[in-house]
Amino acid sequence: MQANHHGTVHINAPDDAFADTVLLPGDPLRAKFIAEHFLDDVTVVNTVRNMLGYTGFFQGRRLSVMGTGMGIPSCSIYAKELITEYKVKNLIRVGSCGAVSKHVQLRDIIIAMGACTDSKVNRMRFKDHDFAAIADFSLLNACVHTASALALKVQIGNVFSSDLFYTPQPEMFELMDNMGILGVEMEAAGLYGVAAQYGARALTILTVADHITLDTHLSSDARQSSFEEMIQLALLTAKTM
Ligand SMILES: O=P(O)(O)O[C@H]1O[C@H](CO)[C@@H](O)[C@H]1O
Ligand SMILES: O=c1cc[nH]c(=O)[nH]1
Repeated sequence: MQANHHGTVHINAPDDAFADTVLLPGDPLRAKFIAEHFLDDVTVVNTVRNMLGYTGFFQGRRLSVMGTGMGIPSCSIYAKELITEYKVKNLIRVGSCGAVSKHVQLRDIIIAMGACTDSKVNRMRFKDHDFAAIADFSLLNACVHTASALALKVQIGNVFSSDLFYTPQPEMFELMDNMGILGVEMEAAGLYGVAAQYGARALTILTVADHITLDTHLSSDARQSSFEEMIQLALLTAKTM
């Protein structure tokens, strides 16, 4: 029997193509890397716009991984469709970020308990009031315990999701540092807003790929190996859900 195949404008997959838990890197090639290196029995479930999506098995647990593209608008489209059309329950972003504090270093793994933003999306969905964009506690808790079991050092706290990678307000970086922001990226606050609006659990895990105030960045080899630690952490967290 053929699976139902409604698809959406952005995801051309049968209704049951995705697992209940999806890892979401910004880069679709990172999704391909995760599928090829960490999952077994993999099926390609999305190729629309080259926003590659895969479903397979990690240590016997069915999981999916799909790129989101860069920025809150792109990520929000995929997160919304995964939740409402594909009944995805757990969305775990695995991204890269910049650091602004001297207490955060290249390769550090950050778990985004909350996400500030200069984007208006959560105000649009919350009658212009301030919505506290927070991670789902059960995912956060599972991730922290998993990191501890792996003896992996993680930093847990607030991040900042910016709309402009090339910001016209560089003076914000010092303020972010003073306010305890651990990392700067471009999706978490939007992902948390989508999850709240449509009733799913979301978490963002980040690897520090560049240090904005120290003007340093990871080499491509170091970037790859540190991402692999974050991916292990995300997959083992997903397995517990
Ligand atoms: O590495 P990803 O997951 O794409 O995350 C970060 O990298 C992109 C900017 O270079 C933005 O999407 C930002 O959030
Ligand atoms: O959004 C991002 C991602 C990595 N580094 C940054 O400075 N910003």
